[in-house]
Amino acid sequence: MNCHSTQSELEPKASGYRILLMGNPNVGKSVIFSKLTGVEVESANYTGTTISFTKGDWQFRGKQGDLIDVPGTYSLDASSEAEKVAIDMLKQEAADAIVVVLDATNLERNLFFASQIQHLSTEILKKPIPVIFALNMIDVAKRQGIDIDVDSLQEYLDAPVISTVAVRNIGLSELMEATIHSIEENASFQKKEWSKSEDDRWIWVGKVIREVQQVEHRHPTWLEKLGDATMRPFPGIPIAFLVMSIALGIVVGGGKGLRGAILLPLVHRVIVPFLDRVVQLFVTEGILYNVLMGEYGMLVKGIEWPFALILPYVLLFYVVLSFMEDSGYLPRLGVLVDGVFRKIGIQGGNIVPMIMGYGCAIPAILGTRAATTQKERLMVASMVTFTVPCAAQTGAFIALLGDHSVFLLIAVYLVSFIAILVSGMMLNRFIPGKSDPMLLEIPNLLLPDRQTLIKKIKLRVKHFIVEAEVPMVLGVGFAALLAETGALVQVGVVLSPLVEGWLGLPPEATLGLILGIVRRELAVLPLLELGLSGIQLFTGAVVALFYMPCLAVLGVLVKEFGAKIGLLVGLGTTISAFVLGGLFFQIANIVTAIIG
Ligand SMILES: Nc1nc2c(ncn2[C@@H]2O[C@H](COP(=O)(O)OP(=O)(O)OP(=O)(O)O)[C@@H](O)[C@H]2O)c(=O)[nH]1
Ligand SMILES: [Mg+2]
Repeated sequence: MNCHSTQSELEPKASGYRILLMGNPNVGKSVIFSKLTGVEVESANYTGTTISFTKGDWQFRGKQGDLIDVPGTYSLDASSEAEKVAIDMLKQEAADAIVVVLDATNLERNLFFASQIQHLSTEILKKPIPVIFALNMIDVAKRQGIDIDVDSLQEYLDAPVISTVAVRNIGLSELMEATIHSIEENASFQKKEWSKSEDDRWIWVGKVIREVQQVEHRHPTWLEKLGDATMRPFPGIPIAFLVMSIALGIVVGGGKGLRGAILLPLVHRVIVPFLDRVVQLFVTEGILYNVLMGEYGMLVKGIEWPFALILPYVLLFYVVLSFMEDSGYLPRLGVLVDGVFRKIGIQGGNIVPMIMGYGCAIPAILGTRAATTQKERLMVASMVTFTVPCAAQTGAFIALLGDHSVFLLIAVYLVSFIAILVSGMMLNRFIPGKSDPMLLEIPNLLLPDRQTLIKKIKLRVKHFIVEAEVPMVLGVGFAALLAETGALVQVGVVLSPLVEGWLGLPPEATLGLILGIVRRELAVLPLLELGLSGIQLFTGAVVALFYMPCLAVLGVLVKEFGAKIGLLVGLGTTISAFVLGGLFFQIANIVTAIIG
């Protein structure tokens, strides 16, 4: 059994040895955790991927226990939510050993944390806990010409040091062996004294680095050169445009191809006829048959929309996002946009949760825990909920607008982008508190490991299928029921001043507003086959862009920030949707009247 929790209260361990996995951010803890427990957790090449702890079970050569993936921390003084979780873990003294993961390409900073842990584990905790070090990413270190004398490091750290390449499973058996050995030898546990003072610690770090590390001076590799280039305005900004264009091409072009060439024919020619034959064995007409197999039937649109229209874009979006994450490109984008972001009161590093929001708002909102102030967390979470379309919405927009005109599609994203800036500036004024400078750590630019990448994409698509596709199928079923029983017409009459009068949409669009409560992208899909004009399409898209966040997103907002904030954000976005959509329609109407 494994659990993913947002609290830092640990349940007592069942049996075996409990091991804490700790270290600086972005050193490979989550990859090690996944390899040792088989539990899939998010890992990415930027800091702050793991924001709460995850527990998983390990088994190794007849021994067993649990392993806890702790969020990365720079030090042991709690300055962000994630760091507090890590410190809590330690203080609970429930572990039998601590495995500290060190990044071999960044040894100096990692050693500072190592000495803090050693100090704590031997002098502060009532019962000293053995500490084992994994010197990870030695493949990258080697490429950078960094050579580390492991034996000597072992002496300085007064604990076993095992070299590892986590993504390739190198050294992990040795790591487990050393850990179990240390736990079982704990009886004769005697360690040297570790200094309390921060200054002493830095002096010690300096000395160790001089003794154990040799850096061969050599020409930078092409990846290092590229890594630096991406952060300078020139050629960084052109590169960013190129990257974004390629990303868009893959998602939009690839998704359209996948949809048109494979998925739509599959749904229309194979799946739906097959389901129809099965259903016809039981019912052949009446409300039940129509709810299942009618034009908007649960087994017709309920299959076509989520699987043939949305899934291809979600899949390709995650391919692109995962690649950008694991290559370490995202934080570099953060450096480029830092200037613009600072003007609206947030740090460039927050670009990472914002971009994650283009996948799904939930991980993005959770990702804001890495932000150092509550104000900034709230700002980023609200902006993501309000303005950033998720991958499923993108799929729906492409389906709605892409065939009509690419310009409409681009215009919707432009509106979203402007809304990000404007809402950022407004939130910055109205939310009390301040935003602190955030340490934006730039990871090495890496060629992502293929296996890790594939696993991650699979995990995300699986999540999407479970969490989004099922509600979508059910939502369509519910809508079909409303339509078949005539209830929809009645709701339509009530909402007619809003839908027809203010927004200029046909009464059928009411269905989108009802379905959109469950999932935001469903607000778009009912508009697909209504034969709308360009202006109506765009109005519908603007309403859907800002419409009520998905129920699951609201749930996360409430959990993270409380009911009041959740309600405020939900209401704010819904009202903006109607105001902005209606304004657009009314103005466009007047303009066309004047021109034509
Ligand atoms: N080349 C190489 N890449 C690695 C190695 N270990 C991890 N990575 C990559 O490094 C990045 C960071 O790994 P994570 O496991 O997310 O790091 P973490 O320590 O859990 O990070 P936080 O959760 O942010 O504290 C990912 O992109 C991994 O694929 C390694 O030994 N070699
Ligand atoms: Mg992690």
